Amino acid sequence: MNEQQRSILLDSSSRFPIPSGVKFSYGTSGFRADASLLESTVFRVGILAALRSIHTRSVIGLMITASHNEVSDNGVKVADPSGGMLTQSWEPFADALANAPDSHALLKLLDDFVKEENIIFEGVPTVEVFLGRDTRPSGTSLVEAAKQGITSIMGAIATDMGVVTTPQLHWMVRSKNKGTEASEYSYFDQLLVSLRCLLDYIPQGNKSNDVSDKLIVDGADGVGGEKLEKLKTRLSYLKIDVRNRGDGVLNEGVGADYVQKEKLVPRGFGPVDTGIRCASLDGDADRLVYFSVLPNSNKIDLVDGDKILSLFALFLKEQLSILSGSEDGKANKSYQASLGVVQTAYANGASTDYLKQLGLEVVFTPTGVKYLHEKAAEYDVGIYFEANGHGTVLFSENILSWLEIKSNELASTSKDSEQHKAALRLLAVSKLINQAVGDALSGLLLVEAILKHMDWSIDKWSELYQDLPSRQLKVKVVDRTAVITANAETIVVRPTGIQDAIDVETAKYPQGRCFIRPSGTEDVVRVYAEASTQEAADSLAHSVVKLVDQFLGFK
Ligand SMILES: CC(=O)N[C@H]1[C@@H](OP(=O)(O)O)O[C@H](CO)[C@@H](O)[C@@H]1O
Ligand SMILES: [Mg+2]
Repeated sequence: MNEQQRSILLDSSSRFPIPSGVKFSYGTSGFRADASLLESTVFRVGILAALRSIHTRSVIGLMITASHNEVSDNGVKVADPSGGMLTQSWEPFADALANAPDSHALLKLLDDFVKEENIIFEGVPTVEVFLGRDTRPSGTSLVEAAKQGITSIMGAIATDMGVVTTPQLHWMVRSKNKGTEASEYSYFDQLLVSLRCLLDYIPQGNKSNDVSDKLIVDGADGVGGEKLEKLKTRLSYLKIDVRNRGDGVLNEGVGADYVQKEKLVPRGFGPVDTGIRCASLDGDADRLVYFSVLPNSNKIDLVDGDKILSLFALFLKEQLSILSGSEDGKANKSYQASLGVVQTAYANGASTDYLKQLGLEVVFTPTGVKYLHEKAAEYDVGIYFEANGHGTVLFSENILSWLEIKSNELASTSKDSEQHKAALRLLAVSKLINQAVGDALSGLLLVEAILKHMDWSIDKWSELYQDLPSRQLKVKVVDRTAVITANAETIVVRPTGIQDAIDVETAKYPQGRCFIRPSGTEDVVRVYAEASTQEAADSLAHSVVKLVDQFLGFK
C-alpha cells in the first residue's frame, strides 16, 4: 500500500472507533452482535472484502444479516468468489481486524497481512464487492459503513444489491464470477426454468396426482416472504399463501428456527390450517423446514432439514441408479458417481439410521455450513443439511460435464427413455438448487417438485422414519468460550469433568444421546438431548443444563 492509500485508510477508519469492552469473533456464520455495536466491525469487514477481491481477482460478497437472531441484533459475513463462505484461512485475520484497538493498529495488521498473504495490488482489473442486507432496520446504516470500508481501498467498487436473501447474494457473486448475469430476475429465471424441466419429466402416472398444489409459507417477517411473493407471480403451478411477510416483528414467534426448535405453530397459523402442507423460512431465507399443524393444538408435525435431506437423497439416488443401469439391465460402467451425505451432531439419530439403511455414506462435521459445504464438495453429488433446514446439494464439475455429454448422447440414441429423463432431471436439479449455499426458496421449489414426482403428501414424506424425541435448550453462562469440544462437537474436552458427568446422565436413558457446545451466533451454550420418549429427552436436557451451571456458572 502506498502513502496515499495509507492516509485514506487512517482517515476513514478513525471515523469508526471500536466499542469498548467487546470482543468480536467470526463465528459459525460471520460476526453477530447487537446492531449498535457493529459499525466498526462492518466497516472493517468492508476492507477485508475489498482485499479479498484484490487477492482473488474476483467479485466478493458482503451480506448484512443476523438470520434467525432477534431483530435488534445484526451481523456481517463474506461470500467468496464461488459464492461459498469466506475461506476459513482468512477468519483469524477477520477476528484480528475487528478487534484492532485503533486506526494505527489496524493499518499495521493490514500491512502485515498483505505481506504474509502476498496480496498484489498492481494489475488488478476491477475490485468489486456486492453488498446485500436483510430487512433489519439497522441494515441501512451498516451498509453505509461497509461501503466506506470497501471504498477506503483505492479503486474498489461497492455495488449495492439492496434487500436480498443471503442465498441470493451468494448466488449473484457466483454468477458474476462465472461471467453470467447476476440480477434478481436472472436468479428467479434459473429457478423457474429448472423447476419447469423437473415438472415436465414427472412420470406420466403421477401427473394427475392427489398432491395438493396448496402450500402455506411462513416468511419469518423477513426478506424471504417478500421475495417469495415476487417469485410466486411467475409460478403457475403452485398456490402459495405467504404469511408473516414483514408486518410483524422479525423472528418473533415465527420462522424456521422457532418452528424447528420449539416445534410449535408460528404466529399467523392455527387449527384452520390443519391438513395443509406448510413451510417456514428463517430471517434471511437460507433455512427451510416443513410442518403440518396437528388437529386442535398449537403443536406441529415437524419435517426438518434431516427429512429434506432424506427426500433429496432418495430422489437423487434413484435418478443416478436409473442412469447407471443400461437398457438391458446391466450396469453402465461409464461413470460411477460418488454420492455422499453430510450431517452434524444435531441430526436426529433416526435420520442417520435411515440414510445408512439406504446404503448411503453419511459423514459428520461440526455445526456451520462452512464445514458441511466443504465436506460435501468432496463427492460427485454431495448433499448436506443441518437439522434446522440449512443445506443444499453440490454437483462436481466432473459429473456435470458427464451429464451434459450423456444427455446429448441419449437425446440422439434414446430420446425420452428413462435414462435420458434421469440425466435431464439431474441437470435440472443442479440448476434449481443453489450450489453456492443453502437456499430456502430454491430448496422449497425442489421439495415441491420431488413431492409431485413421488406423488407424496407431506404425511407420506414425514413417515419416511419416526424422529427420536429430542429437546434443545440454550443456557447463558459466564463465559461460553470456556467450552471446548472435539469429535464434530460430540465431546466436551474442557472444562474437564463435565463430559464424564454428561455421560453418567445420558446412560440413564434408553437411546439417550446428549451433547453441549458454545453457540457461534448467540451468547449461549446449546444443549441437545435425544431419548426414546419426549419426557426422557426433556429430563436429560434439563439435567445437563444443571451440569452446565455447576461447571460454567449461569449468567
Ligand atoms: C443448533 C443450530 O441450529 N445452530 C445454528 C446456529 O449456529 P450456532 O453456532 O449453534 O449458534 O446458526 C448457524 C447459522 O445460521 C447455523 O449454521 C447453525 O446450525
Ligand atoms: Mg439464516
